[in-house]
Amino acid sequence: MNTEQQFDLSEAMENCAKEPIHIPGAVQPHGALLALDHKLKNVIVASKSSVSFFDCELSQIFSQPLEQWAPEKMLGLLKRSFKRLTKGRHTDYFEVAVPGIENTHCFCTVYKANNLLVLEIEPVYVQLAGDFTATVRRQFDQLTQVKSERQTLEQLVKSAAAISNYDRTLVYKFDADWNGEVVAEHLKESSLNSYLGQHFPASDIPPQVRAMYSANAVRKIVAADAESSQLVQNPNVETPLEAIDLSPGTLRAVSPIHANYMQNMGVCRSLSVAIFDENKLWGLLSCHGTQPARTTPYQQHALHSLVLMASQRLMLQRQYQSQRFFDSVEESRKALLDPDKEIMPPKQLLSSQGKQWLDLFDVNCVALVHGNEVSQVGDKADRKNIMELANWLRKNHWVTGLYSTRELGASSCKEFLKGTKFCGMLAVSMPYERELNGWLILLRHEAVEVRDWAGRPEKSEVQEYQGKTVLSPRQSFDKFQQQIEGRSFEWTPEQKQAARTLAEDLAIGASAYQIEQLNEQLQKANDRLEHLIHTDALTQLWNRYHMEQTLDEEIARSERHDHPLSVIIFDIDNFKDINDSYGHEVGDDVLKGISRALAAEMRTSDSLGRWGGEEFLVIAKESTLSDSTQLAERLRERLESIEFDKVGVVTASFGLAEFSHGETRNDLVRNADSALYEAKDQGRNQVQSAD
Ligand SMILES: Nc1nc2c(ncn2[C@@H]2O[C@H](COP(=O)(O)OP(=O)(O)OP(=O)(O)O)[C@@H](O)[C@H]2O)c(=O)[nH]1
Repeated sequence: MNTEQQFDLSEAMENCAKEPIHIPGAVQPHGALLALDHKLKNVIVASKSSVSFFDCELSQIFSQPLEQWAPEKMLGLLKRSFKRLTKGRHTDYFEVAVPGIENTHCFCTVYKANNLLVLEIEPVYVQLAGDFTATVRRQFDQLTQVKSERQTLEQLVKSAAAISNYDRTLVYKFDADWNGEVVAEHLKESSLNSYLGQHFPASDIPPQVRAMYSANAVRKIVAADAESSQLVQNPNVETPLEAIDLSPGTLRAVSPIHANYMQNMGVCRSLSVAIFDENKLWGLLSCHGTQPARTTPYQQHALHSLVLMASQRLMLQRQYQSQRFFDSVEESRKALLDPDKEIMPPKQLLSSQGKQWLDLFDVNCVALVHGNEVSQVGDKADRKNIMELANWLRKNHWVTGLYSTRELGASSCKEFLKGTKFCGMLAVSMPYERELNGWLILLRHEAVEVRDWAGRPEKSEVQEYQGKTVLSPRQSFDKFQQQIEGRSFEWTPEQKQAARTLAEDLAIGASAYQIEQLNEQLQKANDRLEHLIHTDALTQLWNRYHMEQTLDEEIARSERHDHPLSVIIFDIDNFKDINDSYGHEVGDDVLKGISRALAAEMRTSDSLGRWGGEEFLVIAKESTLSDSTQLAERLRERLESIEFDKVGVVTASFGLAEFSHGETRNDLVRNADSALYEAKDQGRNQVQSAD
């Protein structure tokens, strides 16, 4: 397509979108329209077709008050409808006989527009089958039986065919770009063209047509080839009136472009009913007639009710489906933060649940970025690329905390996963501070989509219409296949919401783990501090501070329970000589060696500590003087038995004292100290007791 053609096409699309289809200034000729003043006296606008409905000339319609040429019954019903509309009704309906139409009554639709009361009159003609109500009832019942979305749509087209006299009934579903896909179809005869599975470009139903369905969910075209009946303004009303907005009614004239489109499709009459999901246009029930016939307003209203019911059921089924999805998400959440399980690091959290998420979200890889850590489940991507992607996400999408694309190759982060199979990404941030970058990233492979188009989508042509360039209705509805590559499946709102929830849970889990880690570190630091406070750094025996505390406790216990308690103080003999001869380091080694050897000799209930320098203290709990003498002797002998490297045998002198009531710690230690001096005095390497 060259630039000029491109320009023509965009101009045509713009013009089509602007076509004022709600004010065509004409009605379909099978009906008549009257627009009345609010006193219901004078006709301000009338369709030319009104003449045949009331058996009088337009001049009479315009010049004489309504009551002079309209049936009295119609006037009464009009007044009642007017009251209802004043009370807030959007449209009202009644049935009445009119003089110009014989052998049938007319179905009237009443609404307000342009400050006028608009009356649309349609002859019913067709005699409804006697069992019409029963048929409608049966179809409604069948619609309540179906379980899935597919079944509902299939039943809808079947029921629509049973209630009406159309040859082809189909459901047309819009995609995100307003292209339509025929998702269900019923053909009265197999010889008819089938459109099932085919796609129609968005330009087939331009924006203002879609908007019209919000104003009026039903659109009936009785005969595409019939010439419209023009609306005429009462010549006695001098000020020119604005064109009447015919959106709420059923008689709105057919745009010639659309009539042409229908003819190209082989359709001479149609009825479309909008299907809404909440307030969003979801699709259309579209009924086509290939032969002229009349569809009564009753059938039309029954079809509308049928669609309303099907829409409710579709919404309900979608709700059930999303409920089932969220139930599975909930189960996964419970497992993720199970209070009975131990707290797991982020990596383990992902490996515990990630496999389920692959299925649940229909993805090929789940990646978790937690600071500088990357964990992945499924078809793993390069760690470095994921890290770079997370940094890009932090820079560009931290504020919203969510980024999704079904076409990575066309996204602004395409470079990070280039050359991989991934085409779709849903990333949600973990609610941490920005510094600790956290993202849950779901990745999908490509899902090549094969679309059958009813005619080539890009082959839109233009034509001149009323001095403007407009889209030319397509001549061809031949099947054309298009392959859409480089895309994954679309991310649903439910998946986005669930991913956010799971990312929050992961953040909670990861924080709990961090807190636990910190607590453990704190506990270790505390233990270490406690150890340092009570331990002698060189010998790793209890230090003097600890020994004093223990001795105080034991003295108190001894006082209370009258248990015996003894202490032993021993001091290495001639230790200065060792230091002097071999150096301080060798002296230190001797002190360490002695400590290790003698600590091994102690009962667990006894405490051995370094009292200072080369002096040691033993607290012998529940020991009399004779018990502790034996212990001291054993220690002395053990020491004497050790051959230290370089230094050889080292001895010590021992002083003992037993606690007596009323004594203090100082008294007890002093007594033992005296005995130690005695031992030194007596020639060292011996045990002496205080008297
Ligand atoms: N290597 C080393 N030496 C220490 C330490 N604490 C005290 N000393 C030394 O121990 C020696 C004690 O000497 P003195 O009090 O004269 O006693 P002694 O030589 O053992 O003689 P007696 O106790 O009378 O048998 C001193 O030289 C101190 O410097 C220590 O932690 N490491």
